[in-house]
Amino acid sequence: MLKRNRVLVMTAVAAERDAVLRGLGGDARFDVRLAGVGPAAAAANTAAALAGGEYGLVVSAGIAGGFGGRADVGTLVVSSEIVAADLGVETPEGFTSVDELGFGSARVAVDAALAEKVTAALREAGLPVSCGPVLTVSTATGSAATAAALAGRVEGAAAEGMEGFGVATAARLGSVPVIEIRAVSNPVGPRDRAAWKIREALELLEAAGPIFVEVLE
Ligand SMILES: O=C(O)c1cccc(C(=O)CC[C@H]2O[C@@H](n3cnc4c(=O)[nH]cnc43)[C@H](O)[C@@H]2O)c1
Repeated sequence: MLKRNRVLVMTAVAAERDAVLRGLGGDARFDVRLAGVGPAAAAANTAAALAGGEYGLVVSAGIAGGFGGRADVGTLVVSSEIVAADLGVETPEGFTSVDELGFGSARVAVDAALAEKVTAALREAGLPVSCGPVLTVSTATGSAATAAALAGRVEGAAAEGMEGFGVATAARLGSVPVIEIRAVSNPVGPRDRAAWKIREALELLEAAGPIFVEVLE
């Protein structure tokens, strides 16, 4: 288990929180809190939660869009890094990230050893999982053109959510390691909300809970 053995899990909405809580089976070492939707709410709520306790790990968890060929609907994604994919400027030549502009970084590193360990344990448990960059966007992608642009911007982009970078920024400022775990409910691309497999994704998030607890033992 981690040095400071409490884990803070942040989810955007209550349905995700409840799925995570069911999966963790009442393990008292985990605090599961609402981040709200989007990176700003997530950063503010994570910072507030971190101020109220000593944590050894922060987890951003929830459902997500999956990039074609990288993360299918009905699979889990563990972050290899957390990337604010739309944080930058648009120029006539295309998108320029804050990293390229010299205004800080749109990327937060995760604990690579932990990400590999969690991925391996989930796979060992028979759950479909991949490990790759998880993107954070303020506007959920709704077209094939944006999906292609994001995939071109971040090599190996696996999934897209709306809170990870906010959660990760608060964790980084608090010097606490961070990881993101997402269950893919829909493809990143043309919006078809009626087709989102939310129930299945929440069940997968729940199924990941016991394995996550095991890994942190
Ligand atoms: O309507 C419901 O029952 C319901 C239950 C659980 C979650 C939701 C959400 O709408 C969660 C929003 C949350 O999900 C992430 N997400 C999911 N797909 C995408 C996507 O394609 N692009 C970006 N974000 C996505 C995101 O983190 C949202 O905050 C509804």
